[in-house]
Amino acid sequence: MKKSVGTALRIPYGYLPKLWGINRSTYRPFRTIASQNMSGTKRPGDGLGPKAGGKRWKRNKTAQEAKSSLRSTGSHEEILLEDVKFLLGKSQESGSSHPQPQSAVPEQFSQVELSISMLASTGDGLAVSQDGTRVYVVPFTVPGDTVIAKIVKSFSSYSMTDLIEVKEPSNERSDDLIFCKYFGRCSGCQFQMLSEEFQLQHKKNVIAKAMQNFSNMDPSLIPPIGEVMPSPLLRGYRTKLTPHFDGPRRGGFKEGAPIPDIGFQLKGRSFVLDIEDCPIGTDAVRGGFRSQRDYVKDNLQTFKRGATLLLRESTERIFSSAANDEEDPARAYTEIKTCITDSKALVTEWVGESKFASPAGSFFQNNNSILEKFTAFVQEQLVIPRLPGQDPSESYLIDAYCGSGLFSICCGHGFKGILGVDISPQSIESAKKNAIENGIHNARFITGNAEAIFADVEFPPEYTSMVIDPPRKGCDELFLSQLLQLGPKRLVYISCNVHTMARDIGWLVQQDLGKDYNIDKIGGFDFFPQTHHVEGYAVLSKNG
Ligand SMILES: C[S@@+](CC[C@H](N)C(=O)[O-])C[C@H]1O[C@@H](n2cnc3c(N)ncnc32)[C@H](O)[C@@H]1O
Repeated sequence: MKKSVGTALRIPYGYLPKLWGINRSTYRPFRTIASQNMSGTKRPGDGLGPKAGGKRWKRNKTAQEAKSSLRSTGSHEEILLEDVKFLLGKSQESGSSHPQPQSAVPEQFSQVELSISMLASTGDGLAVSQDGTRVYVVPFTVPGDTVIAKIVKSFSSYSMTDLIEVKEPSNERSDDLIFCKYFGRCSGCQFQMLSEEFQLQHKKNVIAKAMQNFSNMDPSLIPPIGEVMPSPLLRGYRTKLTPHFDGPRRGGFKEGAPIPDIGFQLKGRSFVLDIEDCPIGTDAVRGGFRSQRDYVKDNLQTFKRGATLLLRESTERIFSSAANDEEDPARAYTEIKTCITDSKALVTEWVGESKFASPAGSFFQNNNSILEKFTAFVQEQLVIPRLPGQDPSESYLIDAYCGSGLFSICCGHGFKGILGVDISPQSIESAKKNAIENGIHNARFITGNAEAIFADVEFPPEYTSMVIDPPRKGCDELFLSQLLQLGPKRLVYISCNVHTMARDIGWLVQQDLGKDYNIDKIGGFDFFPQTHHVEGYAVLSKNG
């Protein structure tokens, strides 16, 4: 690993307190971590802005869900606490050799020197007090760093801090990799100072810890975690960004009102950091960002309050006369990419040769560069091995949480019947049209809660594969228990929150009283390079 030049790295972290005047008089406290992300409804990268469209699909808890409300939510706080507990346990066993401060609740805004010993699953560095009873959470650090940090807020067993200075960089830190001038302040990316190799290894470890801490499973039933598959693009990959700005509580923006900060959340705070450009966005999205900033500045008085801006890439393929050139289809078209900002306008995305159209405000995976490889992988996992004499064409696919039909369309060729379900009527509308457009004529899509699928499905379970791709909060127990009753032969669970994935897989395995399911594979894809997020998968097969 390359070591950074110089001993004391002061930029950009060293400017934190100066730039924002964060001191006793101007300090706006943290939202507690608990309130930052307890809903579990956000998507990775939501440090970049609230989800466009809000929580339209929120519904009241069913009695079953209420009963199971003690289940883990996979929230940021829960995930951090697992790592805090682990580190405290470990250091009490071994005793720390580092010169750490004592554990008494540290004074707010005091500065401490810390040796970072672990990278949490939340993406923050962790250091432990000398007596092993307090953990310090330091953003933008890596194990092996010696840093000065400023205490911002303390809880019973840990303190949140701001990074002030890296005094001695870790061998794992390569600050020359940092490509964004907002790194160290923006909450969107935390890992720019880490090599891709380190990020992938860390994400694999995050999946392993999630299975260990959140599945409640006998470790012997958990297979070795597979490598996390890299993203072809490490920056310039996000096809959707949602920067935002705050506004006056009432009365709208008056004439001559100052232009608000427009951007993403300042790391560890609840206010917006002004951002002019975001290099993890695609070129089209970055261009859209610049023009939307100008639009807000020129039209501020038309806004009654703050707003979230939607920036979504749309790709049009212009096919040339060589469109039939099967030897090199890539030469047969050119792509025109634009940025759409109206949530109702249709955007087009291509995944390999499959074309998807959906309203800009609806869900679509936002790292297009990895989708062809990823969907090919999912397709392979869905294949049910056949015994000699069995008809391979007798196979069916259930696409739960299907969105606009990504898996039904990219993985659905060869299935005799496909049934998809999603709670969003707009997504279902898109899925129906997209399936036809891509030559899938045997798919049916229904709008409803995921469990609605079980009332409708008539496929023979022994020939049925099911892909399950829920939102961050994972699946309801009602859905999982009906899934067990149906007993499809092959399950492929996909998730942007590996902690709720671990919880749901653990639940399935424990409730599977006939011990019918084996976990074949667990691993991940790096959908979100430079951030601590990882897309996880688990493949399960039914015996017999
Ligand atoms: C992570 S996205 C996956 C979408 C699709 N599989 C894809 O990859 O494009 C999760 C989807 O679940 C849907 N959803 C959220 N809650 C749901 C529920 N209770 N029942 C069914 N669908 C739900 C959302 O509308 C969204 O389309």
